[in-house]
Amino acid sequence: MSWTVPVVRAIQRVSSAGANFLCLGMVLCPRQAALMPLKRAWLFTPVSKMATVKSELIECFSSEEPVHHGNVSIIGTGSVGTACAICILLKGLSDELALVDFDEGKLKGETVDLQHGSPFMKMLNIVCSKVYLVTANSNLVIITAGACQEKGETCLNLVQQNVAIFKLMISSIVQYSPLCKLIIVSNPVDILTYVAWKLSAFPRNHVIGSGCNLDTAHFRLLIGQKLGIHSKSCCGWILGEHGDSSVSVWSGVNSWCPFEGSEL
Ligand SMILES: NC(=O)C1=CN([C@@H]2O[C@H](COP(=O)(O)OP(=O)(O)OC[C@H]3O[C@@H](n4cnc5c(N)ncnc54)[C@H](O)[C@@H]3O)[C@@H](O)[C@H]2O)C=CC1
Ligand SMILES: CC(=O)C(=O)O
Repeated sequence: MSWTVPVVRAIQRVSSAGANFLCLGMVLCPRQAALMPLKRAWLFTPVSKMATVKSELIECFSSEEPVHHGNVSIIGTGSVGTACAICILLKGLSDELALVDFDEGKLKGETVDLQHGSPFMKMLNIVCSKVYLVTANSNLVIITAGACQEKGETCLNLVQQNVAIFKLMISSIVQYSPLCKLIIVSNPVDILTYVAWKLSAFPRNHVIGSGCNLDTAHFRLLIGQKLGIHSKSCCGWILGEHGDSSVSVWSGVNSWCPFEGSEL
């Protein structure tokens, strides 16, 4: 029963954070209704032999050596958050993935979809809640929550709405994972990265914005399409603030042919 591992892991994360587990809003499992609110007695009941065997069977038993990366949380399970989750799961970049969104229906739907992809994933410990407690002891928190641009709107139009969201979000993240690193994706990303740094009071190398990485990827793809080669063989950068004012650095564009080992 695949729900047992996420539930047990969530409890471990939560109890090692010294948090009150009774506050946990939602950890997805078929027995959710029966488990919530969880009784403390349940947490400390010795696990039966049968349960141990079961949880061992739930562990991945493929021949690949597991690589332990720590816990990752994603805030916002919209298009971007879900895409991040899929990449993390496919690459096995986390021991456990926690998802948070204030829209419980969406959160639950996306989590169940991800869990059902578990036969193709390297890791299946996915927990979710609209309460930040579920993110306790994260090593990395990726923030993709917030409003997005409507047609005709610029990134900068989102600033007020998303700063208001960040004020609540960052304090909750810091409360449960005071040593984590943050990756900010929500727009306007460069402003919100600065806001997150200020609100969290984290060291500056703990708060990373996605900046112009996406723009750079678009740029490399388009150059590759023009030249008829793979975008991995094309170097080039988009610099500046992510959004309408970013700049393509044409003087730095070159392409590299990995087979010939030379510049084209
Ligand atoms: N930096 C970059 O390169 C890019 C940034 N973005 C930005 O990423 C953000 C997300 O984009 P999408 O996933 O496409 O949007 P989306 O609308 O699909 O998802 C946003 C999610 O955030 C959730 N949310 C909103 N307020 C919340 C709150 N206070 N607490 C918890 N969850 C909350 C919503 O319920 C929704 O599920 C936007 O700000 C967008 O502009 C999008 C694409 C690229
Ligand atoms: C929305 C946004 O930031 C982008 O697609 O680049």
